[in-house]
Amino acid sequence: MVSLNGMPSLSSVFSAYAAMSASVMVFRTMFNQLVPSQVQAYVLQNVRYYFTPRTPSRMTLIIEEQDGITRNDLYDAFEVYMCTKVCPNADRLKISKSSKEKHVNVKLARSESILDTFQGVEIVWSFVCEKNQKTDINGSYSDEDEPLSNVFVRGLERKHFELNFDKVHKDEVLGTYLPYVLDKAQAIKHEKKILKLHTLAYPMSHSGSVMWQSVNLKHPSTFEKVAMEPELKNAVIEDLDRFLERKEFYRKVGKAWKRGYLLYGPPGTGKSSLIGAIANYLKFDIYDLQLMNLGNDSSLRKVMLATANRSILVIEDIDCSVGLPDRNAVYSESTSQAFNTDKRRHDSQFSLSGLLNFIDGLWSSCGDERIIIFTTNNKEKLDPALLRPGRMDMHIHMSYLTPQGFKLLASNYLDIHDQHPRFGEIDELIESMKVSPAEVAEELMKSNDADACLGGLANFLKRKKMETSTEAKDDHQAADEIQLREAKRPKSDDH
Ligand SMILES: Nc1ncnc2c1ncn2[C@@H]1O[C@H](COP(=O)(O)OP(=O)(O)OP(=O)(O)O)[C@@H](O)[C@H]1O
Ligand SMILES: [Mg+2]
Repeated sequence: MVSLNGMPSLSSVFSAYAAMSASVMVFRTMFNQLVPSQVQAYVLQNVRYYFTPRTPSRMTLIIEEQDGITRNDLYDAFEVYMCTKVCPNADRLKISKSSKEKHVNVKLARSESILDTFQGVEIVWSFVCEKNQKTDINGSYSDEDEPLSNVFVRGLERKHFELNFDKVHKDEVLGTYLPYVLDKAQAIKHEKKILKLHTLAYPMSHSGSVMWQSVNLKHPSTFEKVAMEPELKNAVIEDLDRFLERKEFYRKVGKAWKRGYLLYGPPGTGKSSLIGAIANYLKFDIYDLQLMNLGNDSSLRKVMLATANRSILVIEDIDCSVGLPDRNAVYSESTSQAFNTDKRRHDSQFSLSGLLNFIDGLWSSCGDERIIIFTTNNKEKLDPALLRPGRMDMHIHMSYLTPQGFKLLASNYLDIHDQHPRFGEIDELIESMKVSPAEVAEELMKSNDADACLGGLANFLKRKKMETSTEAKDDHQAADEIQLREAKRPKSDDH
């Protein structure tokens, strides 16, 4: 029944309600009779869950500094990651820097919080620092669950981070956000790493053993600054990248995760500079192994065992460092056998194959991400053991300067990035002679005035060219004279 103004009348509303209640009653009775009680309970539970209005609930993850007596890696990673996240409007920050560090460290002060947003999820970080209740000045201790030693190891403060977020994002935070923070922290640590140069420290007495000593490596060389053929430079960078990515591959094929490079070329062509560039690129420490100063295989073993992973072992001037007596050595001998045999044969001198086998053997069992670099000025003098395929993965020829390399030096040293009127003349001279990058670099450092430097360089190159052609003439003349003398010698001299 409808009233005159179009609104339902009160009696019609009552009768509709009565009809609805009756149908609900019928439905209920049928539901109770037909559906088993366990299914009823399940259905009701789910209906209740979906129709109960809920306020968003929060979840908190606690990341403590210590996990028992060991440090919690997650805490350290979070501390590093947080440096990048400190809010611009934070009221209090903790900053620090040690003499070994290049950067200022920024940290949250006690009880400060910041908000991090990751893929739309808001995560509130708080840094909590509590007085450790369990120790007092007299060392009295009340917690029965925890050994006293742990408390002392932790010190008088307990620190932890609290990560607070909406509970619905639990899976994203645990599954995606935490791994992201760990990766990010790893990358930041890698970026901040201070490289070390390890050299051998010589013992004061005969009985003392040789050991590594290290200094911070501040080699300024980078790939951008090393003048070498661009294709070769790219090939080296690609090779290094591939090497780093191939951990699984090396494991799969059962090879030690290492790579060997032989750098060869005349003096001053950038071999040592390239080593610095590789170390800076990979952020690997350098171990400079001076074999001349290692008397026997046991000291070699000792110093090799004391080298760390993710490092570069460098043996400079390999042709001068080791004896080359074992050209016919049997390479199938076991590592130590070969080494010891050679050792006995050539007291206090290392044979190259022995040394290489020894390093191979050692690194196969306990080395990861190792690079070995040999340098030499005389590749032709090297033992075939070193040159045979598969021994050194890449042979890198560092050659005399080219006009292209000169442009790179001019841009590094003089900030000339385009053309210069002197370039044509200098390019021609460089193309017509053998000059090392080191010689040219020295000329480019002689003045702050670029024009003066380039003028000086052109004169230097002309002088050098003249000197070499005079030397060549003299050599020619001397050779002719010897030939003449030989020709004039009486035949009887031959017997
Ligand atoms: N290819 C290069 N690119 C840029 N600078 C170079 C290059 N080669 C040499 N230099 C400059 O010359 C200096 C000496 O070079 P470096 O010590 O790298 O040569 P090297 O090939 O190791 O010589 P050696 O065979 O005598 O050990 C470097 O400090 C650098 O300033
Ligand atoms: Mg060198």
